[in-house]
Amino acid sequence: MLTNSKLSHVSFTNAIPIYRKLSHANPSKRSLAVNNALKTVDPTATSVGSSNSEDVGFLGEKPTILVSEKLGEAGLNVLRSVGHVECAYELSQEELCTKISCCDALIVRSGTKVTREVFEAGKGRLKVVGRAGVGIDNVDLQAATEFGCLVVNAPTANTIAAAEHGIALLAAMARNIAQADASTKAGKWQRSKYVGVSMVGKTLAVMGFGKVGSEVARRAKGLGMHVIAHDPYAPADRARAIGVELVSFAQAIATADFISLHMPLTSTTNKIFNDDTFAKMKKGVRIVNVARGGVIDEDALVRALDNGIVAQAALDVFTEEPPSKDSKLVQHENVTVTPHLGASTKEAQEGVAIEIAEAVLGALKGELSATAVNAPMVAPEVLSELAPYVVLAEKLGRLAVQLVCGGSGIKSVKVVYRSARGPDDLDTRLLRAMVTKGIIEPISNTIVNLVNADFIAKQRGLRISEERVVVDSSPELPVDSIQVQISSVDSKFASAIAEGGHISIDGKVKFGEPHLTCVGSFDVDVSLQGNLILCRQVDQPGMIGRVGNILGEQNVNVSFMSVGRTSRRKKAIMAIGVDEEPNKQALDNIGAVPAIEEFVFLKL
Ligand SMILES: NC(=O)c1ccc[n+]([C@@H]2O[C@H](COP(=O)([O-])OP(=O)(O)OC[C@H]3O[C@@H](n4cnc5c(N)ncnc54)[C@H](O)[C@@H]3O)[C@@H](O)[C@H]2O)c1
Ligand SMILES: O=C(O)[C@H](O)COP(=O)(O)O
Repeated sequence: MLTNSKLSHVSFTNAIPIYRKLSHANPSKRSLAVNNALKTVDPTATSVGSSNSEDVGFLGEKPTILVSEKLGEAGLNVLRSVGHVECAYELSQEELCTKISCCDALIVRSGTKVTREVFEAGKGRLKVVGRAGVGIDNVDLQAATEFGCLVVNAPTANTIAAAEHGIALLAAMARNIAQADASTKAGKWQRSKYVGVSMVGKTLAVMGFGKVGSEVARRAKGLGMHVIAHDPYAPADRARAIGVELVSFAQAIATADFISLHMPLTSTTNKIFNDDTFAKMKKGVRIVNVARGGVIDEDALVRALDNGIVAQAALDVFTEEPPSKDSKLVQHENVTVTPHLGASTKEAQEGVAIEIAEAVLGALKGELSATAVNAPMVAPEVLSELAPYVVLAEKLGRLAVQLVCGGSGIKSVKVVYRSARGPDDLDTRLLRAMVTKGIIEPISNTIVNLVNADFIAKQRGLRISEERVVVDSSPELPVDSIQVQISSVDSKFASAIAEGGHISIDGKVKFGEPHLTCVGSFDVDVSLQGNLILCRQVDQPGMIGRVGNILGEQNVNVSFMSVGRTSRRKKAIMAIGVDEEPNKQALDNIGAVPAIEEFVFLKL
């Protein structure tokens, strides 16, 4: 008889979120599953505050939220209703790092640099960074992802404000409003000096035809301008719908009388307006920038202003904010400037504050955000139908890794989804992330969630591949079954090795609950709750009773039992679900049953 005397009691870092959705009162599968997907809390982290906030969807301690820049009162009130809110403005980088170690969330605007050091300092505690606005170029997204910290933004509430500011700058520049205002206030009366240019009939090139760009285009059309746009990713029909022609970058800059910038700052757009591109513009072009300063090479713009290629510029944003007092660009007589005011209307700030407060609180409760920047955005209806499969995926990963023999390095994992749906109708990113979480968390002290799953897997040299098999089942169900295979490893339960030589386990969702349905080549059916004992034995009468008695004697409650066999009186696998963890005596006694050839105890 072979007994597995070295039961592997893998050390589990089964982190319990401080902020758990109120699932006990009204169990919501979706909330639980999603909470699991985003679970990032270090159980050893010190909690703060003492008020119980169960009534608003959190269990246990209130979260602490640091707001590092001015945020609308309405949003602060939403945050205060559930958390401890500290508003601390103009913090040095050092002060921010010190404070962040005691915070669960950070809310910033464009003025706070959320660097790698900040994520390092917030490690284990900081779960979400909320950007109260659109641009996330001030947040180190790579570092956020590595630390499993979700970044959310508020992408819609300041669109109109930014578009209005763009149009205001366009008109102010064309009619020299700022310069004439300063001159008149200085006691001068310079009517001929400030003759402007008309906008009607002129060509405006909108660079970046997203939310703000398209609203600027709409308004410019109202001013009688001929509007063209350049955006490599914008759909032409959306542009056509408002009478705008999408053109190439070269065509846009060569034909425009006015250019308005509305693209994000990325590695591709960084200094995209430079000596070369200015040289290709129509002489006397006028440029508005309410996007990001970094898309313009500011020294090149000064040169283009000096040599007359650019007649005027109106800028709300700068590479360094605030720009230095003696900046040649800011001081240039043909340049109109504002201190990053695009989003600064009362209406926009209230809207942004509420939008970000809700997104941050949702993320703290474990919900996926529709405005997640560094995690897949999964539509609510998709989330809701995938919720039970999310639980199944994590449990299968967790089981599969415990079947690996100590010392075998895991390099390759394959997840096979059997589904009646085609690939376009099945978004598996969440499921893959949960399998990864299930595999990595039991063997490391890394907290894995939807944000960092792919990164952590890559970092550990773990290749996770996926395969979809179309089966003839109900397309109503997103997934018929999930199989997790671990290749090129030895198993501490040899029966878990399937024909292909890899560890293989399958599961299904039955009546909303995760079930283990196959181990290696053996069919079983056991609900994945509590813990699991797998035994391989010679198929014969009395085995269920014998093992059941051993467990009963040690007061271990059996929740499920299932036997799968190759054929009568040959090899069989017994899968036993147990509520409690059996003690060593119980496990030794099971191992001592003569017909039992191998067994393993697995924690779910
Ligand atoms: N000044 C302010 O206060 C203020 C306020 C709001 C937004 N913004 C900034 O304005 C910009 C646009 O904001 P949005 O809400 O419209 O964002 P958005 O994501 O809706 O639109 C950006 C558009 O730029 C396009 N784009 C990406 N790369 C491009 C490229 N190389 N060339 C041309 N287009 C490209 C994208 O396809 C997208 O359509 C962002 O940089 C944002 O930070 C500034
Ligand atoms: O990207 C944005 O949303 C704007 O630049 C606004 O930035 P602010 O929140 O710092 O005003």
